[in-house]
Parts: sequence; C-alpha cells; structure tokens
Amino acid sequence: MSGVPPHVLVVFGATGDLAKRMLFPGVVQLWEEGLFPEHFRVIGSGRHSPGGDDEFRERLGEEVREFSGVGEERWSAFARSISFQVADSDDGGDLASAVRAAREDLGDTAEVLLYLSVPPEAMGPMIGMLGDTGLAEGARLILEKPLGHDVASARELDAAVRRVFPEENVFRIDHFLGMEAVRNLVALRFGGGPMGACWHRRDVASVQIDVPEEIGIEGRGAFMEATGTFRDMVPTHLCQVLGLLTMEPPDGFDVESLRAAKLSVFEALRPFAPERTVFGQYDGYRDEDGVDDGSESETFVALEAFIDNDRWRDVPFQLRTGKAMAESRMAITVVFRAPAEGPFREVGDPARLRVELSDDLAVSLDTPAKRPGPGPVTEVVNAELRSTGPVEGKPLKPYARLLHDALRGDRTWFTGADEVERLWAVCAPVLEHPPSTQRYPRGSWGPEEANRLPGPDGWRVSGE
Ligand SMILES: NC(=O)C1=CN([C@@H]2O[C@H](COP(=O)(O)OP(=O)(O)OC[C@H]3O[C@@H](n4cnc5c(N)ncnc54)[C@H](OP(=O)(O)O)[C@@H]3O)[C@@H](O)[C@H]2O)C=CC1
Ligand SMILES: O=C1O[C@H](COP(=O)(O)O)[C@@H](O)[C@H](O)[C@H]1O
Repeated sequence: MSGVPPHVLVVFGATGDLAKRMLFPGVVQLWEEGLFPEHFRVIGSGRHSPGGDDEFRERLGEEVREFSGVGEERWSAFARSISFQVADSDDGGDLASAVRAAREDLGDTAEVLLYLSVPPEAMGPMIGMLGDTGLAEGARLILEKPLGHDVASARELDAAVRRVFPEENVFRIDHFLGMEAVRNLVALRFGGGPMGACWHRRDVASVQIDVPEEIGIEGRGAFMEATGTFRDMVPTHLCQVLGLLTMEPPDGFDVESLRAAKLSVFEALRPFAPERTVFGQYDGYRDEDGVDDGSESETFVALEAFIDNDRWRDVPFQLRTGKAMAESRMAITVVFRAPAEGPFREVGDPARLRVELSDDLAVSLDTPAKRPGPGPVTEVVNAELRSTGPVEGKPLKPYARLLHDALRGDRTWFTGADEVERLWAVCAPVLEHPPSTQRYPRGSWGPEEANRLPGPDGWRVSGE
C-alpha cells in the first residue's frame, strides 16, 4: 500500500525525450516499488497524436523498457491505465473531459497532478489553457526547467502560474534535487561531520562542479537551438548544486527554510562575467537534425563564479558542463588550502574532497600524509566513504523520488520562483554579452580556452 491517494497524472509533452528517458521510467519505478497510487490513470498529451491509445502505449512501452528495464508483462499491466489525449494551448476541451471522466472512475478522493514537460516557450500559453478549461482547479502542477529564458520571461511565467495556481500547488522541478547524492550534501555539511567544520574560505581554496556528458543532443536539435547549454544547465542544475553546497545553515529542513537559505546565497552570487565564461560547440553539431547550418548555439559552457559573502569571498567556483565530451561524470571537487607556513607548505598536492553525484554514496578524500619510513616525505593518501549498512530497496531515480514527493504534496526539494528569478539575473551579463562560441572535437574535454580557465591545476576530473 503506497498510502498515496488515487491520482490522475497528466503528462504534457508525453511524446518528448524527457518523457521517454526519465519521466515515465520514474513513474514505472514508483509503481514497481509500490510507491505509486494503487488506483490511478495516466493521460499523456501533446499537440500531435501518436495514433491512438494503443499506439501510444506500444511506442512508449518500447522506449520505457529500454530506459527502465521493466519487463514486457509488467509494462502491459501498468499500461492498461494509460491513454493519450491531443491538446494544445488553444484547445484543451477534450483533455478536460478525459480528466473529468478518469477522476469520476477513481472516486471522490482522486487528485490530479499535471506535469508540463514542454519547451520553456510553451509553458505560459499551456498554463492559460489549464485555467480556462478548469483543469487547474484543485490540481497540483509540476513545471519543468528552465523556467523562462531570462528575468523578464521568468517573471511573466510566474505571474501566469500565480493567476491560475496557488503557490502550495506548484512544484518547480529540477531533477538534480532528486539525486540521492545531492540531498546527501545537506547531511554531509550539516550532520555534524568534519566536512561542515572546514566549509569556509579559511580552509577552501577552490571548488569545481563538473558535469561533462558523453551524449550529444539526442535529437533535441530544436531545443538546443532555442535554449543552449548555458540556459539549460547553469541557472538550473549547476546553480542548485552550488546553492546547497554553499548556503548558510538553514533554520530548518522544511521548504521555506531551504529556499530562504539558497536564495540568500544566490543573492550573494556575483553576476557571471562574460570574460570568465567560455562557450563551445562540438564539431558536427551543425549537421544534427533541426540545427541551423551557421548555428552559434553553445553545447558547452565553463565559467568561474564568486560568492561575495563572509564565508566564500574570493574563493573561485568553477562550473563546467557540455555535450559530446570525453566522459559522463557529475562531480564536485573541493580543494583545500595548503598551509602557508611550516614543514608541510611544500606538500605537492593539496587535500581534496570529491563527491560524485551518483546513486550510491561516493565521497572520497585525498589528503597529504607522512609516508612510513625515516624521512619526512609526504604522500597523498585516499579514503573512500561508503554506506556501512545494507541499503533498503533500490535507490529511486531522481524523477521517481521527486514525483513521489509531488504525489504526497511535499515541496521541500522543489525550487522557488524568487530563486529562479535571481539566478536569471546572475546569468544576465552572459546572456547579454555571450562569449564567442569555440569549436571542440567530439569526445574531448571542450575548447582549449576552457581548459585554461581554472589555472595551472586545470579541471580536476579530466582524464583521471
Ligand atoms: N530531455 C532531457 O534530458 C530533459 C529535459 N528537461 C526539460 O523537459 C522539457 C521537455 O524537454 P524534452 O522532452 O527534451 O523536449 P522534446 O522536444 O523532446 O519534447 C517536447 C514535448 O513537448 C511537446 N511540445 C513541443 N512544443 C510544444 C508546444 N509549443 N506546446 C505544447 N507542447 C509542445 C511535444 O509534443 P507535440 O509536438 O506533439 O506537442 C513533445 O512531446 C524541457 O523544458 C526541458 O528543458 C528537463 C530535464 C532533462
Ligand atoms: O535537464 C537536463 O539534464 C540532462 C542531464 O541530466 P541526466 O540526469 O540525464 O544526467 C541533460 O542532458 C539535459 O540536456 C538537460 O535538459
């Protein structure tokens, strides 16, 4: 028994890339784990019909089986409660009728969860339609990132949302906040361990948040042309990780306290400088479907950030992400200061803490230590931190975990509109004066200029 009331889940953008790769696999994982409502209907929606309910189920089934590993029989059992209904921002009448019918089938206690997995420019008009058709009434709404494309459009979108939905029903999703390792950052910092004690400019020399991706754009040409990697990844995933990593201790671990703590550090985040930002585009990107022959859209970004507060002043935070790179990795590396004086000031490599943003706890510490023997020689030794007990069940995938939160009305790990708006303001100088886009070979670590950005020590994960 999941303890979650009956639900009608409506997914707009149900034929898109996110839906097949992450969202539906997340839904199915919840169902397999007994965490999805026992009684439910899922209605996929979009402007174009995949053919009918059967065709939708069949196509989605092939994709979801590939990305989630669910077996054919289990999928068929789940898929019995799935249908498809065409809708767009001008016409949601049939969809509203389908949702009403599904709700009646499920009984009085049934709730409605609406998921907008559509491109940023489609959000505003879709929300208007949800209001006009009555679909919004009493429903919860999940909004995909990025929300808008700059400060003005984010504000406009937020106003559209507020006209139709009360804030307590709005869930702005950032799936990095559904990652076990990202949530663990809060425990590592505030759980009383040594990591919390040295989390200060006094001890920390620099920090890297590095999310290279091996995949290219996977058929998302139109999305990448309109959005680009900077808007897609920086004010969203990378900054949310940065926020949790650098915020002051929150007053509590509830939604309001976490948002206030993140907002406060985002207010101290210095607007990004175009001269300390590198944009790149992988060779061959212009030949992808939906991409302009002369496109200058960036598929790679690296930048340096500073937080102007007492804790972090002058500590460089280096952020990097890109498509078609040498390796897929999500890693945070904190480099500690070497002592300024005394016998160990000559120690070659400084101490480093590495947190991999993976499902399993993967934290490692490289620290100088004395090599056994008569001489005063030091070497770097490594300690791996691992969970000590058996882990209950399979770790939930980020979308599964966040959907589970939303189904239960828990907004703790969803973002606030004021954070979103502030982060667009931080990005504004780069959006207004973007650096020129440098080419880089597929399978590389990005343009040469980006490799020089962190200084002589380079990017810590490259080529390890
Ligand atoms: N793909 C990914 O890895 C991730 C994506 N996201 C976010 O999810 C959202 C969707 O991304 P993704 O699935 O990749 O995009 P896709 O382009 O693959 O799919 C978009 C979906 O939205 C529908 N759609 C497109 N335009 C409109 C429109 N104007 N009005 C209504 N519906 C529209 C499309 O169906 P139809 O044309 O039939 O309407 C399609 O089903 C984006 O905001 C993206 O940032 C977030 C995390 C990861
Ligand atoms: O939101 C997005 O995230 C993915 C990276 O997340 P992952 O969980 O698939 O590793 C990124 O590829 C995509 O461009 C972006 O829209």
